[in-house]
Amino acid sequence: MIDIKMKKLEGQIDAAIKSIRSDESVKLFSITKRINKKTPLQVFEGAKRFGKDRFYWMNAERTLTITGVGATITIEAEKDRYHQTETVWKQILNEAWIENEYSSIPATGVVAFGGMEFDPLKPKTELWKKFKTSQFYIPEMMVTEFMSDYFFTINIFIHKEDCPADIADKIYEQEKAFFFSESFTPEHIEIIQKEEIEPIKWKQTVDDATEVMKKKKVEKIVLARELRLRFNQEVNIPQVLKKLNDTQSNSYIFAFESGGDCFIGATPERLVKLEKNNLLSTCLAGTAPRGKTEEEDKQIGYELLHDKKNREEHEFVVKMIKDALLKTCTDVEMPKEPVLHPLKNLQHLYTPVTGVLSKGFSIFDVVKNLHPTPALGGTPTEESLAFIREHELLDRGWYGAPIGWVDSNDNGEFAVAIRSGLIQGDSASLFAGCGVLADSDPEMEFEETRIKMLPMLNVLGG
Ligand SMILES: C=C(O[C@@H]1C=C(C(=O)O)C=C[C@H]1O)C(=O)O
Ligand SMILES: [Mg+2]
Repeated sequence: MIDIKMKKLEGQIDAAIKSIRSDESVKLFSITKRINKKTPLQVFEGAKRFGKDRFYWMNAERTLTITGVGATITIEAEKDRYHQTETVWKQILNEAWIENEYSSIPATGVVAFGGMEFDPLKPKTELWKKFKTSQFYIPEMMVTEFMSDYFFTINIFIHKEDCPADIADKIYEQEKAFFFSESFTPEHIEIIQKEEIEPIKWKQTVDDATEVMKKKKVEKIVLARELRLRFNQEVNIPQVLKKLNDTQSNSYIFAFESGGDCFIGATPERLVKLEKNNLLSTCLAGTAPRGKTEEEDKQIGYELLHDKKNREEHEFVVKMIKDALLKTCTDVEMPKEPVLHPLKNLQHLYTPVTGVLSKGFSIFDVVKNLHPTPALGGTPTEESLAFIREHELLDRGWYGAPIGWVDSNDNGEFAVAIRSGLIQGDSASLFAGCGVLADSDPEMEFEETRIKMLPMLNVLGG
């Protein structure tokens, strides 16, 4: 049986090698197969021994999870990052040899997973030194779980002079090593140091922002801050992911490692989902806590739905997203009123948006037009960004920016990387922001950001 499969694989590799033109030296060979149940989380955990950067993604509906290890190709971009990334991505797909019988399943075959900085114009600090302006991995190995079916993809470079049997052996060995599993005993992690970064200055900045807005120059500015933690030992990333999976429903769970640092979180905010040309986006802004009883919870939710300040915060996002989508889509539709989006520690105002992506546009165009929405930047975009750039104490890095994936079959999804933290060995920085309007109260906004940090804080032993 194995022999037959190996022969088939050799044949595929042989055809791929023969297709390498004389002016090319290498070719990306990608092969996907169905496998028995092996959850992406197990794979992520087991892959630690390779010592390579990993990524993890679970969608909010819990229908799709992917994990990748290593990077056969890294796509990095500085200036004009959306366009550059898309150009390189398209070129890779054009030249790759892709064996994928399951191309109707999203996020199988050649997939690029990555993210980017919130604001490339803000000077970078030491904190984010391992993360690029924009960085996507086409992993060496990847597991996709879609509706309880499991798929395994290997991406490998082949050369004109390669022998098909050798490459087939290499793939076979790589797969065997990949699925060799070890079990890990859960570790008890404890916070030994906890530092709010400049809370007084932060509240002052909120005050300053309200002053600017009272003069009518700007209508909304989102301001974020940082909480720094030290632990008794190195943070175990798979354990954090598992706890996020278990506690944060209605959220995307993500992790992206770069040079050993890990950006991780559980965000409720979809930026865009694309299935062929069907597009889905989400307006999420306006926040209240959850109640302690069902009755209290309903009361708080009702008040949130009718609260003038929160409805305004939300409305800025709705208007901007609608305008941005109209540039690339037809049939843009959204309900007139938001609904509640309940999370473990918070509830938000939520308006879904659908549209049909017009020919000639890609998910990268949509992300470019959307980011940053007024849920993370403000209104108007340029003026609010300028204020954040000048006055916010934090280096946001990848916090608040798009994170997600694209596949070779016109599917992709990006979330807004909030409710997140950067883990560096035995320390972490958590981030949270809030929409400031002219009538904002700094103490209340501080409290809102405190609650927004709870999901990450709780899974980190706080
Ligand atoms: C900025 C964050 O969240 C954003 C701000 C919100 C608000 O101010 O009401 C709500 C959801 C998000 O759009 C964050 O969580 O860090
Ligand atoms: Mg708010």
